Amino acid sequence: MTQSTRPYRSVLYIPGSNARALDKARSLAADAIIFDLEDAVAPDAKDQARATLREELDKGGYGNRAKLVRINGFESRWGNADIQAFRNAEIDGILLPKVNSAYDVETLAEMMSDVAIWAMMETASGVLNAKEIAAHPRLAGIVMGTNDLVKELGARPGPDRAEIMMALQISLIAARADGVPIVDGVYNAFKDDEGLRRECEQGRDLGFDGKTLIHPAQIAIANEVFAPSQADLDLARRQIAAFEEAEAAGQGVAVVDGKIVENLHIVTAKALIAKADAIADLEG
Ligand SMILES: CC(C)(COP(=O)(O)OP(=O)(O)OC[C@H]1O[C@@H](n2cnc3c(N)ncnc32)[C@H](O)[C@@H]1OP(=O)(O)O)[C@@H](O)C(=O)NCCC(=O)NCCSC(=O)C[C@H](O)C(=O)O
Ligand SMILES: [Mg+2]
Repeated sequence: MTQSTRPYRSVLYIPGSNARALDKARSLAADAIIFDLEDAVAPDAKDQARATLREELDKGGYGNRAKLVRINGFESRWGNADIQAFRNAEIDGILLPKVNSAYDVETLAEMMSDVAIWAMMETASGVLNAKEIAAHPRLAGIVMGTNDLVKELGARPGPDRAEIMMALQISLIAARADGVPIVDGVYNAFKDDEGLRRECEQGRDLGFDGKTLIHPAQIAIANEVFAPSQADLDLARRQIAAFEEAEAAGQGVAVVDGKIVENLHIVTAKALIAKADAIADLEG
């Protein structure tokens, strides 16, 4: 699976210090896993978590889902040791927290020559520099850190996320401008399925590829909401067929369900079908 077609509907955080959860993750249906050494791990547990995580990754068993390791910032006490520990690990990327500028990405790129770099977008400076961060040649994806964003902005979290909407959209536009995947932030109330579904739908409608999650019970909802529905796929196939017919008749526009279909809609329709195929591939 190439990086560009890989699904990121559900991206589950697992604290590197939680051996039971690290094992459980081998049987979970998340599209990607973030093995966390940063905020989910208490300071006293950092060294043990790093060693446990490296051991579990070496054992393998996580299938072909994407595996990212979120390290501590390199200015922290633990960042350097994290980088040394995962230099040659079987992972798909390193997730750098609290990225403020492309300089942070460049610093990590110089320290780790061969690994894809993902950036947490969760500081005010990071959002203001989103374009240059997304454009860094080693940048492979963006993860929204909505808890830290709310904290940094001094905002009060509301049900429609109006307080961070501009930050979400700036980050999303930057990711799309440079063709890297972008995943929405976590929904903290992990027992509230209805609220999670609402927030997943909001993120999907804004254009995010998926949602980061904190509990296994959240996976099925994210997988469902961020996958193309049967109705979406039926429409896409009808649009493609109608457009091919119109083209054969020398026309550049078709009409489906009373709406015009032009070449740009066909690009979207084909991307949707490719996404469904990639999901089937991953699940198969
Ligand atoms: C939130 C939790 C502390 C709840 O844990 P727990 O009380 O153990 O939940 P359950 O008893 O319901 O768990 C049932 C089983 O599932 C396993 N489990 C739980 N969580 C995970 C997980 N994340 N991954 C894999 N497996 C998990 C339990 O071990 C149970 O297994 P079993 O006993 O075998 O049935 C806990 O879910 C948790 O710690 N979640 C992760 C929290 C986290 O990672 N936080 C940091 C990331 S969020 C963030 O920082 C975002 C960003 O930076 C920002 O700024 O917004
Ligand atoms: Mg954070």
